[in-house]
Amino acid sequence: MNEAPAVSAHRLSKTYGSGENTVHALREVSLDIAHGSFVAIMGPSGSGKSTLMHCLAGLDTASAGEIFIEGRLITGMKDTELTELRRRRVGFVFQAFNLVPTLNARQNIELPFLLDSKRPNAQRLNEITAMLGLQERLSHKPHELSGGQQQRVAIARALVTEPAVLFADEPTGNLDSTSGRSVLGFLRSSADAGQTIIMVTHDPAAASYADKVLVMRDGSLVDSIEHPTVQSVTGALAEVGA
Ligand SMILES: Nc1ncnc2c1ncn2[C@@H]1O[C@H](COP(=O)(O)OP(=O)(O)OP(=O)(O)O)[C@@H](O)[C@H]1O
Repeated sequence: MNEAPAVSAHRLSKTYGSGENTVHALREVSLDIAHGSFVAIMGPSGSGKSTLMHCLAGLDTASAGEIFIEGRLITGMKDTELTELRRRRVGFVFQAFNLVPTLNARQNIELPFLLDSKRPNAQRLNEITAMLGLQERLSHKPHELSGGQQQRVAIARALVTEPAVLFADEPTGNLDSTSGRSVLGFLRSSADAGQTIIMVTHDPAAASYADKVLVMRDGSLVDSIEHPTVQSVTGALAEVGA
């Protein structure tokens, strides 16, 4: 059993630009996210949520500080090693869907397995596509799907691989409330089964599915809410002007 947290950051900073135009997107952020926990990151627009997620997931480089995934230091890791770690241990649901236009929905969902010459667990794939209402759309190419359906394909692709750590940026942002609730319920049960989930959201109802909410303001973590409820999250967001 790996005793290290699933994800850690130590005094993580990220600046964009230079001189008068410098933007401090992250200011010495430190955090530990335990294995099997479901954490929501919230805060006003521009507070650094997406930047934090991209850095933690190894998709963007920090200006200073350290990041560990399952105890392995990823800041300064060689590209090939980082790519390997991401492919084997980490999943993403991000706003840019990155579906392959020439593959149909099923092939897009199965793509991570094809890259590893493995077969997906058929039962899990059926369960996930049913939950997301995609069963009738599996033979469709991305251009034959609506924006919301494309997002659901991207979610299915990330969930079917059962990554140890899943990063999700507004995963329910474009979903109707019923599919949104099923996705959140699924993320909740995945965390209960040991997966680590880190999600950015603006929605207090979505955040109430998490074990903990981290609140950002102006590049810093300013609050942490255990066992969040819609009410406690709404109150904390009002405090930071979100
Ligand atoms: N590529 C970039 N170049 C310059 N500044 C950037 C860049 N990306 C982000 N920023 C700035 O960094 C800050 C944090 O942005 P970030 O996207 O992380 O915020 P956010 O909390 O995710 O916002 P939102 O809720 O609106 O998505 C903002 O001031 C933003 O303008």
